[in-house]
Amino acid sequence: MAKYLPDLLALITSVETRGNRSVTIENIAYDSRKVSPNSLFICLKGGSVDGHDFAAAAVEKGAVAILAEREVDLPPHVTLIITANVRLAMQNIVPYFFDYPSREMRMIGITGTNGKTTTTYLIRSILQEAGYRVGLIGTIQTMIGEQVLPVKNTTPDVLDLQETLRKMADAKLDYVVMEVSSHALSLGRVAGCEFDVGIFSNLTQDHLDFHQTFDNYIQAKAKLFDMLSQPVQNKQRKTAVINLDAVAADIMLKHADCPTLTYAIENQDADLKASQIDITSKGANFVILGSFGEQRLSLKITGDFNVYNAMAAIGAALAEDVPLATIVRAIENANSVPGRFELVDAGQPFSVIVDYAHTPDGLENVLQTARRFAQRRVIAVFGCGGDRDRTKRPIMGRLAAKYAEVIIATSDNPRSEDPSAILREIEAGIRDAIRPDACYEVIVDRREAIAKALSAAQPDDVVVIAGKGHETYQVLKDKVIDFDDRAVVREIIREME
Ligand SMILES: CC(=O)N[C@H]1[C@@H](OP(=O)(O)OP(=O)(O)OC[C@H]2O[C@@H](n3ccc(=O)[nH]c3=O)[C@H](O)[C@@H]2O)O[C@H](CO)[C@@H](O)[C@@H]1O[C@H](C)C(=O)N[C@@H](C)C(=O)N[C@H](CCC(=O)O)C(=O)O
Ligand SMILES: Nc1ncnc2c1ncn2[C@@H]1O[C@H](COP(=O)(O)OP(=O)(O)OP(=O)(O)O)[C@@H](O)[C@H]1O
Ligand SMILES: N[C@H](CCC[C@H](N)C(=O)O)C(=O)O
Ligand SMILES: [Mg+2]
Repeated sequence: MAKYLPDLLALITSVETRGNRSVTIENIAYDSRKVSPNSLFICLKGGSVDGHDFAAAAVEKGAVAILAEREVDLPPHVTLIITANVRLAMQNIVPYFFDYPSREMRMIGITGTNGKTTTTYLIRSILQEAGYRVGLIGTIQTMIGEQVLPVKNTTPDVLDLQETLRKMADAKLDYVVMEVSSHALSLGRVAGCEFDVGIFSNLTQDHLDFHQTFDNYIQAKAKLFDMLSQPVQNKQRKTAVINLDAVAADIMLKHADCPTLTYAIENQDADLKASQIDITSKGANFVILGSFGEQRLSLKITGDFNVYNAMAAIGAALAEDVPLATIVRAIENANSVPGRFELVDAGQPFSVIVDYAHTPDGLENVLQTARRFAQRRVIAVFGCGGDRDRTKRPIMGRLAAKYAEVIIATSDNPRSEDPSAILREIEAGIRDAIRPDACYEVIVDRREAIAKALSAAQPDDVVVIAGKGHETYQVLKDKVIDFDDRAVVREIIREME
């Protein structure tokens, strides 16, 4: 993978160098702790610290060149490269450094507020059933074939992403299925990724702390389809798979200058349509209509939202010419994704569902689905993350009050914020919408809140614990503690016996 520094410099504009340019770069790092001998260290200004302050530490670990936006003190043997925009420079050199791995595999990227993780898992199941070797990148984990690696972000930054894609290409994978978050599209984390299929699942409120306006959020998502539309060498056959019922579907279609395949439940103009939907606690049955005619499907995952996710996955697979019979076999066998409408059965006489709903739309979908098959009350336990879009808090409070009989507002990941202050914002929404026959409580400690819900539950109630899904930790102001909603439920039920 080693590259000659002048070849990297040729990809950067407005560059000024000091020191020896004739060096060979064997590795690139933007974290001083990951520098190895003969590395190029990239100084990034972050949210909490400035990478420029770690240049000396990087040199100590063997960096021979530093890419920065300003002067930094360096020993004479180290080359300094100054450019106006380090992030932009990094987006140009990193995919080149790793020899553009995305060109060696077929790449399926999905963007949208909700449903990305679920859909990537469904697509992976279908492609594996079709005999392909598949890599997956997303919120829960990275999978290189069967090898599982931990992750920090839904979509990793450009260096980690290209490094992972290189490993996948070297492992001779046929496909990569990846979540493309709006942060990634705004920050250029997916620079150098050449996609074959782009999917748009939906767009509802989230991340306004980062994007400021809903319109900016839409424009960020649309970048996936701009990328898909760029003519590139190895990718001749491309498809944009778009949910026609979603807000801003028309905008995504405008940005998609390539063949499209649309899906919908409501919009009759879609290429793939679902009808006769029957939702139960155990799954979803429906008929899908397409150019192939009609096909009856029986999913092991439930909720209208999973019918949408299934259609997105089917659309992507059809675009890749997977036979319908293979698609049906795989999708009917697909189990629920960890922490997505996951039923926790510890022998209790009521249902417990752990779900990752952390947006208004996600919460509404999961509570509405629980409401549809609950024989008695719906008990909702949820919170909202700290250091994230504050405006969603009262909205989620109102939605919980709309669908649940018992609401327990509690902490999600408070991060640097005061948990009680977050809960006050949620409570304002609950108070607005609470029905006379419903009740609510605010309990800061999540374990206590779950215990309260479980002890209040009676036979045939449905307890929905939302927000953290697969997460196995809780981020508090000064520490990260082990916390897994599913394990906590099992422990409490055992203690109750
Ligand atoms: C706000 C944000 O996006 N932050 C991302 C950012 O971290 P940061 O800016 O805080 O970095 P920093 O800690 O200040 O460090 C600055 C620089 O100094 C370097 N450094 C730092 C310490 C040291 O000892 N040596 C050193 O060299 C760091 O490596 C970095 O290059 O760069 C990190 C590395 O790429 C990311 O992991 C981190 O994501 C954090 C964890 C995060 O929570 N991001 C969220 C908002 C996010 O990106 N979410 C999206 C969407 C999720 C979804 O809806 O699905 C996602 O894709 O995950
Ligand atoms: N198609 C969908 N439409 C609306 N809500 C959905 C959809 N699919 C899943 N959900 C809800 O959103 C939650 C998150 O689902 P999933 O993890 O698949 O989405 P995601 O887009 O990957 O989320 P993130 O942005 O956090 O990575 C689920 O737990 C469920 O409550
Ligand atoms: N990708 C989302 C996940 C939110 C999960 C929720 N548990 C929280 O911590 O807010 C985010 O980073 O905003
Ligand atoms: Mg996800």
